[in-house]
Order: sequence, then C-alpha cells, then structure tokens
Amino acid sequence: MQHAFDESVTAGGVDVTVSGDLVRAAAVSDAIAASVTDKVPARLSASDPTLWGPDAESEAAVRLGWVDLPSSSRALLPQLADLRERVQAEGLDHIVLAGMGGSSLAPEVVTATYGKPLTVLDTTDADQVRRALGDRIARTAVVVSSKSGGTIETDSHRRAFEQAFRDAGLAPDRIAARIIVVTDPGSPLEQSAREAGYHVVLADPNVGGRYSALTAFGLVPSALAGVDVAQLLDDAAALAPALAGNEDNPGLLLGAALGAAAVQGRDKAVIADAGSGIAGFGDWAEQLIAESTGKQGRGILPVVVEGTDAPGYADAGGDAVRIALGAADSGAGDITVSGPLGAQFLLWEYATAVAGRIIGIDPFDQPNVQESKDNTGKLLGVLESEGKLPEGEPAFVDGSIAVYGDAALLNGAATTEDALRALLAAVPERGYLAVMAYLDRFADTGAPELRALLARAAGGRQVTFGWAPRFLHSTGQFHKGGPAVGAFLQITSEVTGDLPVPGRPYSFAQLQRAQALGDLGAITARNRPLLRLHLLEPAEGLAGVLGDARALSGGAA
Ligand SMILES: O=P(O)(O)OC[C@H]1O[C@H](O)[C@H](O)[C@@H](O)[C@@H]1O
Repeated sequence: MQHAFDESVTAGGVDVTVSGDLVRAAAVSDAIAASVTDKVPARLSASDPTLWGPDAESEAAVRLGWVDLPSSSRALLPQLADLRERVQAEGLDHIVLAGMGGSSLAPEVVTATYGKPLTVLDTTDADQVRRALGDRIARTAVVVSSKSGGTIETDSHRRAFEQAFRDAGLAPDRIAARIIVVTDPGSPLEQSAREAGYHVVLADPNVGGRYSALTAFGLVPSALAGVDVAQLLDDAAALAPALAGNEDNPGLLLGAALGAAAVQGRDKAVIADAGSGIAGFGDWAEQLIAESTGKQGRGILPVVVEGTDAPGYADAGGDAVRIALGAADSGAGDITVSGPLGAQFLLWEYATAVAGRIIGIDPFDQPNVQESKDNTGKLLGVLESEGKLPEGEPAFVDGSIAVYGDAALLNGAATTEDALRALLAAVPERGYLAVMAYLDRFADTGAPELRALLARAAGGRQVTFGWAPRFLHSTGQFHKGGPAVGAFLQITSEVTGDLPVPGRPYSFAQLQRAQALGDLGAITARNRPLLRLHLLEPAEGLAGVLGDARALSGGAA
C-alpha cells in the first residue's frame, strides 16, 4: 500500500526513519497532514504559544525560548571561555555538578559523549554524596545548577560542599572562587549566591528545565569540563531551518509518529542505543518525554533499555514503539534516529512539543512533580517534631530484606520472591512496572540489571528502571500523571555512613527516606500497587533481590 508521507527524512545532519506498521498507520499520515494544515512547523519555529490550546497558552508563552537557543546561546561562549580560564588558573581540575533533572542530565550526556570528566551529583544517597565530598576537594570546582533555585537536593549539595570547603580550611574568598551558580534571574539562589560572592551565570528564564540542554544549564558544566560547546550549537543550528518546513522536516516526522502512535495505544517508547555515538541519550530523552507528556491520564512512557536485543525491545508488544538511536539499518526499530548530539537535543524537544499537541496535553507543565515534593516536606516536618519518619511496619522480613506492601497486593507472600511474583501479577495488561532504586548509583552497579530480569518475568509488559531521586524529575511525573496502569517496585536501603545536611535538622539518609516515603504516599494514594523492599544490609540485600528476580526470570543472567 502506498503511504502518504516520506518514511525517511534527512535534513540538517539528522535522519529520522519510520518503519513497519507505523509507515502504514493512517494515524501518522493524518497527524502530519493536520500539523501541516495548522501550520505547526512555521508556528512552532516562531515560538507561537497558542499551539497547545488556551489552557496551555500562558505557560507556553514563557517556555518556548529553546527554539532560538542555537543562535541565542552563542552570546554565552565568551563568558564560558573566560570562566574556564579562571577555574583553570585556580588549579581546579575536578568539576562537580550539583543539579537535578534537566539541570544535570544534559551535561552528563554531553561530557560522557565527548569524553570529558564530570562528577554529577544528582542524588541524596549519603554514601554517594560522601564519596563526592571526599574526592579531590582541594582541586574541586562545584557548579550548582538550579533553575528555580529551590530544589531540595541541589540546595543540600551546595550546603555540603560549602561545609567540606570550610573543613578543608579554605577562607571564604577561596570558597567563593570554587562555586559557580547557574540559575534563573531573580531566583532565591541568585540572591544568596551574589551575597556569598559566587560567580553567577544567569540562564534564559523562557526555557523549562527539561528543554534547557542548550542553555547555560547544559553549556556551563560541559564547557568547564573541557567540551567545545560551540559544536553543540553549530549542530543544532544546522537543523533549525528544517524544523520550520512542512516537508523534509525530521522533527515533524518524529513528533507525529510518537504522538499518533500514543493516541493509538502504542504509548510506550522503548529506546535502545544502536551505535549513536552518544552516551546515555536515552536518560536525557526520558526526562524530556515523560515529564512533558505524562499528565491528565495520558502520555508516552519512555522505557530506556540496554540494547536492541534487550527484553522489552526485541519482544515489544502492541503497546510499544521501538526507537533505535543511531541504527544504520532502518529495520532495527519502528523509528530510527541518528545525528549529532547538539542537533538531537533540538530535534527531540521539537518532536516532544509536536507529540504533546497531538496527544492533547500541555508539554511545558509538570503538575504532579510537586505532589511528591510536598509530601517529602511534610514528612521532614514530622521527623523534626516527632524524631522519626512514619515508616509503618514491614509485612515481613526475609533475611536482609524488609518487605512492605499491603495485604491485598502481597496475597499471602512470605518471601521476597513471592512478593515480587505478586507484584508482577498486579501489572495490568498493557501496563508497566517501574523499578525505583533509592541506592548509590556508582556503587550499587548491579541494580539496573533488575530491569531486564523483571522484564523477562513480566510476560511482555514493559519494565523501567530509575535511580532515585533522579527519576522523580523524569518518569516520576508520568507515574502519577500518566495513564493509571503502573505497578511500582521501590527499593530503599540502609546507608553505610550517613552525613548531616549542614544547616538543616535532617541528614542525607533521612532526606532520601522522606523522598521515598513521600513518593510512596503519592502513588498509593492513587491506589496503584507498590511493593517496597528495604535493604537492611545494602550489598547482601541487593544480591538477594537480584537473585529472586533472576529466579523469576527463568534463571537467565
Ligand atoms: O533546575 P531546578 O529548578 O532545580 O529543577 C530541576 C528539575 O526539577 C523538576 O523536576 C522540574 O520539573 C524539572 O524540569 C527540573 O529540571
């Protein structure tokens, strides 16, 4: 059958190819035709805030600055070169980035892709924070990145580093030379940073956090780490003209394919790297897609998998679209995408905005992220007044794992393996299981294997894995705002050595636990099944959970 659109578009250094059923889907050609009729490419390229309807207009009016970043961010380049020189002149060759979500994921991808070292701190895990504080402190410069200036994780990192610098015997002016703040004009962080004499780089306030890759949030840490960030802007600029056109527009094709597929019930985007040359792009795309689209009971769930042969990808069902990043062979996915990193940032932002319009949501708000944050704040209040967090009682303890879950979910389970089996049984058809690991991302390196193991055991249903609290700024929005078909595995743990958050009445371990319990409250309030496994002995407990998942997956590695 003849299809009504070009299945493959190459423009501005980027290639997007749609294959298989999606090419024949009337929904995709209809979405492209409707977008052209409504002049979406021209209007989006001109930052028209009316594209998502009247309810979204006021937010969109201050959220479309990313469209112009390939040219507008160029003004930052001299400042970045100067800043790098100053940091080098101070003998600071270890760059730490404290930031969450959009404020850390882009620089992590950029520096990993260009092979430049950057220590990313996007956690409240006490062991992970302690390790960062103890690593080359005398040679460390810290970039504190927060758009709002009020994110609790980032604020805690700033306090911890200020304390560590003081403990290292540095005078206030030497500390000030080591802290660089990236924030929006007028944020509380701008004010306190100026008072402390820190170097402040102001970001474009008309760009939301998850679209901020090509703003100061993406560029400052990357440039300090030694990346030639002009290349990112050049690559994005090469793509920009194509995004204004009705034809040969790779962003329109990608956005229409994703949006139309989601409306048709293929609302999970399983993302695998297939030789893109970009490190960790799926994690950045995840926060963009999940936070932008997962709301009002709708959305696209990004599922980042280990490769094109991973469970969930190779055997994806009718509720999923497979996306191969960098594949030469168009058959490697339902959609294949390739191109340089700077261009891909812009491409996916554009495609997400287009898909959001097709799905019928506002791609620039995140109404449900706040809820878990509020719960965490309340729990920290309880901790202060009552001296402990309301953890509840475990249903049972299996060796070094305490198992929490309601009786209806556990259904008589007496072992961790039984409890996991019960949770898998609670994942609805066309639903998903989200693994949320409140662990040490650089020490508990076995944990991500849970995704593939549980996907093998999940009978074709999709399984995601997220480090916490990082995922709260990504899939966390989708879990609470997207379709109510999720089941949740929360893993928490004792830490090896806790440390206080300076100037606050709680420690990092208590903050991390309050975040876990806060999100647990937000999910269970929606009557979604949630199993919490608490590791009483971190290493032994994790090995136990992995062993159980392996047994459930049929014993395969
Ligand atoms: O940069 P911040 O204001 O600290 O925010 C960090 C993150 O927080 C929230 O999750 C927002 O929804 C994200 O878009 C943002 O990237």
